[in-house]
Amino acid sequence: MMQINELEQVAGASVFEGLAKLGHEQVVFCHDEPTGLKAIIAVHNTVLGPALGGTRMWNYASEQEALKDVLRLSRGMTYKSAITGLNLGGGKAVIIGDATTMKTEAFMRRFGKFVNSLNGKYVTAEDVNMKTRDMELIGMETKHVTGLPETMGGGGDPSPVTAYGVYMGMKATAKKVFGTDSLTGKKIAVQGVGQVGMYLVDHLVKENAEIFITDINEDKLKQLSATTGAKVVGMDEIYDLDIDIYAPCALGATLNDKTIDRLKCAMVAGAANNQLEDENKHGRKLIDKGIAYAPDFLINAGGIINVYEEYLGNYNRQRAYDMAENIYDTCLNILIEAENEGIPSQEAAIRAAEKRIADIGKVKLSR
Ligand SMILES: NC(=O)c1ccc[n+]([C@@H]2O[C@H](COP(=O)([O-])OP(=O)(O)OC[C@H]3O[C@@H](n4cnc5c(N)ncnc54)[C@H](O)[C@@H]3O)[C@@H](O)[C@H]2O)c1
Repeated sequence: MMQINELEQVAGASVFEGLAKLGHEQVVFCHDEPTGLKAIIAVHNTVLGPALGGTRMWNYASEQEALKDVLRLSRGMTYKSAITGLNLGGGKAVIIGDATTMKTEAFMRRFGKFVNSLNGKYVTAEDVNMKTRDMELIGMETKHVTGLPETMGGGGDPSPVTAYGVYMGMKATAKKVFGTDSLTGKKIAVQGVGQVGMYLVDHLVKENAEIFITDINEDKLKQLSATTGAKVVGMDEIYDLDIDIYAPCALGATLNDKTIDRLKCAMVAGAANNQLEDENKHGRKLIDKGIAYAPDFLINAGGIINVYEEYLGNYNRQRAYDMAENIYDTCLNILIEAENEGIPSQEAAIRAAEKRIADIGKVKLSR
């Protein structure tokens, strides 16, 4: 399975440096000539349970870029599950290639066989460019798959639960910043009205917030604006708005040297993964500007909660919502802790996740 030559050729000596730096347990390179499959499965940490995390298919510019992505994303999954109180470790898989032309039944089932070869150490799910149908095909070769359709006992689309968790995190952060968690009258800019952003807007409408939306998809914007009254703004304009809350729900790394100086909001709370381009530097920059930050992996955990429910068996959506509601308390506690210690909230959240892994790791070793 591990293509040693390919590994050396592609990534050179930096592979193990990367693993050591981020603390990965195992990285598996999967290659299958007949189907053209090239995938990397990264198991970051399995102390709390199997490494569960989605498979992303992307036309990466280089194999090095794919490796970097899978290492970073799998580490994020470890922290996300740990801080959410799930008995799951962190993992992720990336498939290199064009999802519109390369996906065939054989391609997906071959990937399923690679997942199966890890005997449940890694459990897969949907991510970018993966659909429930792909999970069904993977499921023909392994039982270590989630994100199956509801008709097959699966949890279906996790986005409504993710949006609910983000909404809970946003309210908790508002409580800390404004002294109330009511979002009524608050000016909130949602960047990206895809699956999660759209459901988030629904919650904000019910609270009578003043909503601003932007997206690259103009049809989506028009439609959502017509049904909700949200005001459409330009993709770059969003960083200069006079608002209370910025909610990144599209891309990562939108909190960076260029944007933070422009932001006029009091807090940031959104669904996107890896919002801080540089966790330490930009976490501190937000503190300096007096902008509160709801840690992304903490408040967007609704998706993994939904998948975890499915993984446990007897999927129940209400239980997933109930668990996502806990994001409110966890987020508020982290923000208070971060302020008391003068550290970025992301750092406090990572520390809490690492502490749970260490504590439960000891319990597991105890007799
Ligand atoms: N879906 C989930 O359950 C889930 C769970 C955890 C985290 N997330 C993260 O939340 C984010 C949104 O997820 P999603 O499932 O809604 O994805 P999606 O693809 O359905 O929506 C993303 C939206 O952002 C828009 N977009 C892309 N580039 C943009 C730009 N430069 N400016 C403005 N809009 C832009 C897209 O057109 C699309 O409408 C992603 O970062 C994802 O990784 C999603």
